[in-house]
Amino acid sequence: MSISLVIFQGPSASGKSTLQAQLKLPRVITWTSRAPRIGEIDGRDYYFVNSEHMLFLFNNGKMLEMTEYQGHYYGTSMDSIKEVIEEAQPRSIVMDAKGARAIKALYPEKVLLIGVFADKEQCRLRLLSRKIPEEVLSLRMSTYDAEVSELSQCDLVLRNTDDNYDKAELIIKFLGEGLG
Ligand SMILES: Nc1ncnc2c1ncn2[C@@H]1O[C@H](COP(=O)(O)OP(=O)(O)OP(=O)(O)O)[C@@H](O)[C@H]1O
Ligand SMILES: Nc1nc2c(ncn2[C@@H]2O[C@H](COP(=O)(O)O)[C@@H](O)[C@H]2O)c(=O)[nH]1
Repeated sequence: MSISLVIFQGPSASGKSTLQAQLKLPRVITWTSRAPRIGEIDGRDYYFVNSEHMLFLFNNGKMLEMTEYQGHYYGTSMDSIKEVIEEAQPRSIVMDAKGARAIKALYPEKVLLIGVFADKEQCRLRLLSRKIPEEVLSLRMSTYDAEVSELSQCDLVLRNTDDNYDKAELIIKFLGEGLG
């Protein structure tokens, strides 16, 4: 079996992007209509476009999957995933449970789905340090329980709690050596 795509899913601030970076595989860049956060760069973190553009891509069959998360669209282009599945070089992607399910259903043998877990209070504190408005923080925390229950669809769940980062990182590095 050869894995082409490693997907990270989990609650907001559980550490998906942090662990993805440690995997050191090229990333699939997805699309969003949300505004960039400070430090985020178009084409590196996401392709940042407006809602109309996202809907245009979706309605013209350019998106393999698209989801609405807290008032913004997020989606993965058809071309980016087709390319990955045909390539020898595996890649990684971060997405929500719905998107992960859709891609895994299409390519069950090619996808490794990694769930990332951290305690609710730890996620809340990590979000606080992003200095986002209170209502954005509350919205993100409001889906925490549902997102944790969706971790059951993953092939592997990493405990990325504050006191367990070293082990989570070690497992990711080990996986990266096997895949890269
Ligand atoms: N094990 C850990 N212990 C403490 N802090 C951590 C740990 N893992 C990640 N963090 C920190 O938590 C914050 C959120 O991490 P990250 O952005 O990777 O989460 P995410 O799941 O990708 O979030 P989102 O889905 O909201 O974009 C970052 O500031 C990161 O440095
Ligand atoms: N189904 C998809 N979900 C995606 C995609 N890109 C990102 N995401 C997920 O959205 C939320 C919010 O992301 P954030 O960057 O605003 O914190 C998070 O769960 C991401 O994993 C995608 O293309 N499709």
